[in-house]
Amino acid sequence: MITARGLTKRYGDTTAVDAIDFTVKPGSVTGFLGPNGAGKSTTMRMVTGLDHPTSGTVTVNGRSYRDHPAPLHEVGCLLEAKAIHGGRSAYNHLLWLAKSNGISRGRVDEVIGLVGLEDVAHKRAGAFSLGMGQRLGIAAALLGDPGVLLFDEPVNGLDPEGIRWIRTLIRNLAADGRTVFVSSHLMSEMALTADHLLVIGRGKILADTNMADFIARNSTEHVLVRSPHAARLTAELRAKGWQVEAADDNALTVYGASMEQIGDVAGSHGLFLYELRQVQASLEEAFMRLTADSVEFHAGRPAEPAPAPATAGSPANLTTAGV
Ligand SMILES: Nc1ncnc2c1ncn2[C@@H]1O[C@H](COP(=O)(O)OP(=O)(O)OP(=O)(O)O)[C@@H](O)[C@H]1O
Repeated sequence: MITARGLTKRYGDTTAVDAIDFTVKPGSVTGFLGPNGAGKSTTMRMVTGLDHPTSGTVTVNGRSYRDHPAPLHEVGCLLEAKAIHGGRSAYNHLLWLAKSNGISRGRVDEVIGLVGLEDVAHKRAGAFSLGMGQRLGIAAALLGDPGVLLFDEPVNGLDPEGIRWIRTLIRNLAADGRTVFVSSHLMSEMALTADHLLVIGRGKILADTNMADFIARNSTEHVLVRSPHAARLTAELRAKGWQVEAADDNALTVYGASMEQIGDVAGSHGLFLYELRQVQASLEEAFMRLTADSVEFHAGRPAEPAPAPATAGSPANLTTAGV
């Protein structure tokens, strides 16, 4: 279990992490999301004792990282891939870590097997590919068989096989009852990996909720309709008070109405439909809506259809912090 209370980190005038409270529980994967510069890495560094909070506390199983007599048995972390001595072999790197933490040589062989590095264990780690470097970093994190694991951007730069391997490993670690805290910018990956989400923006917690609730609360579901009578159908749907946007190929995006309601309107005016489909919101869409005000830099982007206007109580207005 990881517990933060009033956790704050300032660098000069910059408040990287601003008095946040959260708990990361065992038995599930908690995804840590936020735009660039939101404070994710700073938070993770404070959890693992690499940075001191300016104020507040963060503990792992009730104690701060530095107060654990054998921290590798408590917390494993993959914070920066390839932060190792490049001239050493993978085996010697792990053996050195094991020896300095009272861990047996047998466990080194075990973790090398777990991450699939047997064939290259005696090669120079400096010559490792990104994927092999990630596997070595994970082997080091698992060395002390810790109950709490932190992964900062674990799939960055990996190929699909490597991504799938890490996803399965992370899910299995949580299924074993461990506390697993993972940051990633890859929304599609996070949607497949995390059960719970912690979203941070400009150093503050914007949401602390399970995946399904997060998507439901922070996105607008809509219906896609395609009809050869798109213009007439648009007029009839708008007359009902629903918002309609035209898309390509006689397609319309309709907000505020169900598929049945749209089908009924079309039928009652004798308008043919070629397609009628509920569009599920994605984690990416939900994340973009929630963090729109928190991003540091906005790049110029191609014109997109405007999102549905936010009305009182609409999902765009909801903040799920503390749920
Ligand atoms: N050592 C440091 N000195 C000064 N400012 C820092 C330092 N580390 C982080 N910051 C600032 O603190 C803020 C949070 O940075 P942090 O790296 O924690 O964000 P992040 O969410 O991990 O971002 P990214 O997704 O880009 O990695 C940023 O404004 C960053 O510039």
